[in-house]
Amino acid sequence: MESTGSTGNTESTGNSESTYDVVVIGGGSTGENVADHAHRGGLSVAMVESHLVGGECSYYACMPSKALLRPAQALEAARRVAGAAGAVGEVDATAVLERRTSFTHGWDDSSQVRWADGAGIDVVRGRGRLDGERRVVVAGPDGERVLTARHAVVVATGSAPAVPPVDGLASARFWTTREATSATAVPRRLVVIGAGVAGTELAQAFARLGSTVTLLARSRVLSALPAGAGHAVAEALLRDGIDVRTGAAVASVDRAAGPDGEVTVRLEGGGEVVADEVLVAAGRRPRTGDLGLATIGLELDDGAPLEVDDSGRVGAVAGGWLYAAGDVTGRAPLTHQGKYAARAVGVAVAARAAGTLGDDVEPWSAAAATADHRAVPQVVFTDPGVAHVGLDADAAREAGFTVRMVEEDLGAVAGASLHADGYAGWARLVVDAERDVVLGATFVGQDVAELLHAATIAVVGEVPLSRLRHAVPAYPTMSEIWLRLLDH
Ligand SMILES: Cc1cc2nc3c(=O)[nH]c(=O)nc-3n(C[C@H](O)[C@H](O)[C@H](O)COP(=O)(O)OP(=O)(O)OC[C@H]3O[C@@H](n4cnc5c(N)ncnc54)[C@H](O)[C@@H]3O)c2cc1C
Ligand SMILES: NC(=O)c1ccc[n+]([C@@H]2O[C@H](COP(=O)([O-])OP(=O)(O)OC[C@H]3O[C@@H](n4cnc5c(N)ncnc54)[C@H](O)[C@@H]3O)[C@@H](O)[C@H]2O)c1
Repeated sequence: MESTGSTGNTESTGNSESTYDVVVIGGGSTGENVADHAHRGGLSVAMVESHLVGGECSYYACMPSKALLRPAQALEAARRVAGAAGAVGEVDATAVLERRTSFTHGWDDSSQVRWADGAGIDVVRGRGRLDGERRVVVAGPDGERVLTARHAVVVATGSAPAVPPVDGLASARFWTTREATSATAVPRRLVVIGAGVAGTELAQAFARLGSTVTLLARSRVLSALPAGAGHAVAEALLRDGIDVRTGAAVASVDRAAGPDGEVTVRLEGGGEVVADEVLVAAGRRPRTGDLGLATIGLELDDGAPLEVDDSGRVGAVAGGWLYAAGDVTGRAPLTHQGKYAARAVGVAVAARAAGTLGDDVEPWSAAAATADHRAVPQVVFTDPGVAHVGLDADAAREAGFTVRMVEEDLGAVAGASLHADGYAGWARLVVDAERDVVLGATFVGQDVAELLHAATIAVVGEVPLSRLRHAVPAYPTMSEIWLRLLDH
C-alpha cells in the first residue's frame, strides 16, 4: 500500500520520480520520529519502509517481548502478597500469546500507516537504497521509484540479529528474537544462546510460560551491566528452573533429523543440550549492507555502523546531506534513544534547511543527542528487573571523575515492603565527588523500572545532591530509597 497524502511542496516528475525535502529510509520507531519532526519543521517527507511501518520494536521486539513477560510477572507479584497469594492460579499460555498478538495488531501496520498519513508523511513501500547524492531508489511492489531529496536523506534502517559463526548453526533451523517474539506455541524445550538483555528476558518469558529453558552465557549473565545486577537476575532465573550456564561457549549446533526434529547444541569443552528450539540472542548489527553506500563513496565493513555527530549527520559524506539515527548508528540501540536522536535529526535538518543552524550544534540543544554520551537509561524487564542510567563506577573513573558510590537496600524501604513480602533489591548511585552530582544509578528488584526516570532527570540535570535532598519522595513509596541514598 502506498500513501498518496501530499505535503504540498512535493514535485512529481512522473510516476516513478518524485522530489521531497527529506527522504527517510526505514519506517521503524526512529524513522517515524525523524519524519514527524522534519514535517513539523515545515518540510515535505517521504518515508520508505520495506516491511512493517513501526519497525522491530512494535512487532518483534519491545512490545511483544514485554507482553510475553508481563502476565507471569503479574501472577508472581500477587504470590508475594499474603492475602492475595491464595487466589493465584497458573499462567494461561494460550491467552498470553493472544494478548501478545493483540499488541502487534496481528503484524498488521495499517494503524501506523494511518498515523503517518495523518501526520503528513508519505509512506513509500519498498526497499530503499542510495543511488548517488540525495537520490534513493525504491524497489517496491509496483516496480522501481526514484526519490530525490532537496535537503537530506536520513538512514534509519535499524539493526539485524548477529548470528555467530557457530559450526552447523546456519543450516539448523533456529529462532532469532523475531521468531521468539512471534511464536505461536511454547516449545517444550528451549535453549538460548546469549545472556544479554534479549536472552535473559526471553529465557524468563518462555520458562514462565512452561518451557524447559537452558540459557548459555558466554561470560556471565548481563555482562554489559554492573556485576551485581547480572548476579541477581541469574539467581532469579535459576529459581525459575532455568539451567543457566555461564562461561559456556557453543561449539556446534545441529538438527540431524531435519527442521522438525530436535536440535543439539554442543559446548566447547564438552557437554550438550538437546531442545526443540534454539534461540540466537547474541546481539545485533547495524543494517548498513545493501544500502548503496558505495554509490556515495562510503565503504563500510559488513555490519559496521553509520557514524554520526550529535545532530545525526554522517561526517564521512561531503555536503552534509546524509543523516542517520537509531540502531543503524550503533550509538545507543534502544527505542527511546532512537526516538530521541530522531528528534535531533528532524530539528537539525529543518533548521539547516531554513538556514538557522550551521555545522556545529550546541550540546543539550534541540538539535543535539547529547544524552547519548552520559545518560542512556535502560531497563531489563526480567523479574527482578534492572534499571540503569548513566555511568557505572568503572566507566566514571575511566572518564576521569572522582567517584563516590552509595548503595542501599531497597527491601528496607517501607514502600517496597508493602509492595511485596520479603522484597529483595538494592539501589546504587555513582556520584561525582567533586561536583556532588549523580553520574549514574542502578536499581535492582521487582518493578524498579518506574524508579529510573527520577535518576535520569538527576543525571541529565546535574542536580547537586544538596538540592536533590529537597525532592521529597511520597510515603510509603519505593522512591523513598532516594532518602537513604542521599543520606550520605
Ligand atoms: C527482543 C528485543 C527486545 C527489545 N526490547 C526493547 C525494549 O524493551 N526497550 C527498548 O528501548 N529497546 C528494545 N529493543 C531495541 C529496539 O527494538 C531497537 O532499539 C529499535 O527497534 C530500533 O529502532 P530503529 O527504528 O532504529 O530500527 P528498526 O526498528 O529496526 O526499524 C528499521 C526499519 O527499517 C526498515 N528497513 C531496513 N532496511 C530498509 C531499506 N533498505 N529500505 C526500507 N526499509 C528498510 C525495516 O523494515 C524496519 O522497519 C529490543 C530489541 C530486541 C531485539
Ligand atoms: N529491555 C530492553 O531494553 C531490551 C530488551 C532486549 C533487547 N534490547 C536491545 O536489543 C539489542 C539486542 O539484544 P541482545 O541481548 O541480543 O544483545 P546484547 O548485546 O545485550 O547481548 C548479547 C549477548 O550475547 C553474547 N554473545 C555474543 N556472541 C555470542 C556467542 N557466540 N555465544 C554466546 N553468547 C554470545 C554477548 O556476550 C552478550 O552477552 C541490544 O541493543 C539490547 O539493548 C533491549
